[in-house]
Amino acid sequence: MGVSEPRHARPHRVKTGEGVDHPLADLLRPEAGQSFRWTEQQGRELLLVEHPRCTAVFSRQGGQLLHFQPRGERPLLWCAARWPRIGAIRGGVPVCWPWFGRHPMESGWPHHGWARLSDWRLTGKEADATGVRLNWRLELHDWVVELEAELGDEMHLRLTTRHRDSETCVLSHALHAYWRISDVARVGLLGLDGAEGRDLLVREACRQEGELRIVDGCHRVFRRGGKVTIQDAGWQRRICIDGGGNANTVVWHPGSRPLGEVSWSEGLGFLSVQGAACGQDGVTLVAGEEARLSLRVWVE
Ligand SMILES: O=P(O)(O)OC[C@H]1O[C@H](O)[C@H](O)[C@@H](O)[C@@H]1O
Repeated sequence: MGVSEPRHARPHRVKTGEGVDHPLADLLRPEAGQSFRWTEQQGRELLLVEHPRCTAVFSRQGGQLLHFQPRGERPLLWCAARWPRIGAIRGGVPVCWPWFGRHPMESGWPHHGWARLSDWRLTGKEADATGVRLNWRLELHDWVVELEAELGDEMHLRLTTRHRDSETCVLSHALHAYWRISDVARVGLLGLDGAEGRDLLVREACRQEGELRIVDGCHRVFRRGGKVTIQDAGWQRRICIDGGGNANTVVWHPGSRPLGEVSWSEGLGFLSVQGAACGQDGVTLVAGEEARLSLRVWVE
């Protein structure tokens, strides 16, 4: 449903004291009206979304939302500037599927599953006055995975897994979002007070008391979904993340552990808060059943 974009439109870029807010922002022209355009960057096919209410970028690899920026706001998602030639793009909302983390039996299989390494098919795109809706599909063996994205003033992602086999199957999955923040030392995560889970850094059960602050890394899997808020004192904004009925909320930041191809200062600019069903909350699907994950996000 694209319309042609105005010629000579100037790229839009928000700068901060710490540098550029998002490495893909230069590709977009928010004033271009409603359009969907394909382009290529670092060997990946990207779909650029320009709408009066928001701009966004998807990668065909992974069906991965890499950038989302409601009009008048800073970008909501963080993305690494450099991507490996082959492999997962670090940033945006990678879909971890059909397993989260290490495969439970096959040590040589890729971390976080096949979905973020595979090319997805765009099965629908439409725009109206309030925003855009996109549908991505991945078909692998007996599985059909669909990602529906509604983007406007808010962002809503829904992941649905169906399997066409008559056998029962198990999976774990996550919408592994990387949120763009001013500085990981200046944010707090609200809404987890009393939540129980597992701290994977110390390999112990944990229970959150009050606000969660990140001190040299965090890797906790809480056994609940629902709403959490990233309170960003540096940018004076709150990112509200509603994980609805997701089984788990995962909070991750590598702290001082290096992340391949991500510079130290880049790594300070994100916090990963994910909607997931993993570990002991992995999903067992009987024939005909569906598994779902969702994230609804807005800025306050
Ligand atoms: O480096 P990746 O495979 O993209 O994974 C990034 C991170 O994702 C998750 O949150 C995992 O729980 C972490 O263990 C992992 O380091």
